[in-house]
Amino acid sequence: MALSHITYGLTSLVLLFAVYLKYSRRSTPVPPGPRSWRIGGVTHLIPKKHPWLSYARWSERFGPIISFRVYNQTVVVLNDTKAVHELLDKRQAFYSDRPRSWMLHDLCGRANTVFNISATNDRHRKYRTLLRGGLSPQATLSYAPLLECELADLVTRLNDSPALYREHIRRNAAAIIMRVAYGYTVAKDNDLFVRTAEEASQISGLAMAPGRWLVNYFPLLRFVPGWFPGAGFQRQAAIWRKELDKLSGVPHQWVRDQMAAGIDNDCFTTRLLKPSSGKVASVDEEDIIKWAAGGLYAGAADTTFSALVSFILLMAVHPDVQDRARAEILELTGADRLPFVSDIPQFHYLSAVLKEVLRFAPVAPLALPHQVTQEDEYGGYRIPKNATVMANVWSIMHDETLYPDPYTFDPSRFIPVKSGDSLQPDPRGYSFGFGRRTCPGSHFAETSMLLIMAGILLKFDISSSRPRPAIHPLEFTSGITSHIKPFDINIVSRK
Ligand code: HEM
Repeated sequence: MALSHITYGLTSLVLLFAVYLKYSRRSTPVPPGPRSWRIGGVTHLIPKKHPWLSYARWSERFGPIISFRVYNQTVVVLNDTKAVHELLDKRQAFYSDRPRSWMLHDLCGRANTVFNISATNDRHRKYRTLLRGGLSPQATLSYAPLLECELADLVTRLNDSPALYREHIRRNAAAIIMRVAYGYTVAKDNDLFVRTAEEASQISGLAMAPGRWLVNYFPLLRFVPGWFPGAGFQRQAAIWRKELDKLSGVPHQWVRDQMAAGIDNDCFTTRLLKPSSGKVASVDEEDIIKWAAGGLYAGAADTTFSALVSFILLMAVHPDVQDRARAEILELTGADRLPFVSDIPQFHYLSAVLKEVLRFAPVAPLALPHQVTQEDEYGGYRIPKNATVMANVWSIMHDETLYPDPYTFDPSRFIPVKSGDSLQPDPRGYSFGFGRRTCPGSHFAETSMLLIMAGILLKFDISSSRPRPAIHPLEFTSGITSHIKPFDINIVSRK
């Protein structure tokens, strides 16, 4: 009897303590932010363009970590490096999921893409292993002939029609990644595979557009049948799902057909489908390979295009930087040959130019959203389970405590004058994302961009009548990726 009283007492104590813990955590506030409307949250306050600038302004008022609600979804934006590293890097075990878009992931059947896959799904680990191996420094070196050949093609095109530089850069980015992923050579114009990949990314963008689909915020709506009045989203999703299913199989099937005919080219997909070990991929393994390769175009095309367009425009208004970088390249290669991938480790100044391009004009100003899978606390704030967590990369890159005079384009930030000089933080630690979602293509991206930058500077003079920019002079495009908005420039061949 006495024992049962003690057991009863202890159980009650444990229960009381659990309730205390639960409610004391609840009383910890979420990070501050703008006032929400009861139903829509702050949907009305988030501008369609350049949301990172609004978040930066809000953070001046509320502090480096802000939060707000979009319908029933809590969004936390981290505007400083400390919070970003503490949460997205150090606590990556539970900050590496993706927010679920019920419209795209479920109704359109895209939950398995490299970008969307949940970090708790074993496929995520498998994709990352394949991508890390397939884009490693060693693998990147094996693609050197391909990169050099595409550089020669780009130089020819720029010679023929320099005013079309953006079209040429876009084509070059697509051509490189299609060859790497599938061993496929892009046709001259209007290529089927490129059109296919662009269409898929367009549909994904529409299906994920913030605030557009109520089903993303009220997932029970996904059970409403398509014939029900007002269920237009179900009908739209059915159309997109069919389209996306068709699109994602096209290039993989092409590689399979090439292999069957014995005319396949060495690439990411064939290296995995017929590895040197001779082991044949199972049906499940082949499905993983197909989706991993499918992530390459989506990861590479827009990002490298954006960085290179910003680079060209910045060179046009910074002739001094252009001259110094060119002198470094010329010293190594001379004027008669194009640069090789093997030259890249010697391009110290050019490498600082690339870092400064990535800092000055962040390619992905908000990186990609993460989701936290358990409730957490940081800096006296509660981060609720399933909150969307974003890093404001733009804010970090323009933080004057890290980068003095942040609106000045100055690659020498990253060049030590004498040994032991402390340099400003390497922007690559932020531009390529965080934790278990860090960009697996960062090394490949850097190599291919440095080669193209060197080739362009060696063969062309870039100029503009626009004066060297003062504070806040350049405008940026808005989207998941961003680049400097084009202005009039001249690209002239160096004879
Ligand atoms: C300037 C060039 C590039 C930049 C700035 C960039 C940046 C990023 C960023 C910010 C992310 C999201 C990371 C996160 O969620 O924390 C990402 C993811 C990714 N990137 Fe890149 N990227 C670039 C080039 C490339 C290239 C060339 C490839 C492939 C060859 C690639 C493949 C990927 C893939 C597959 C992911 C998805 C990773 C995942 O969700 O697990 N990227 N990249």
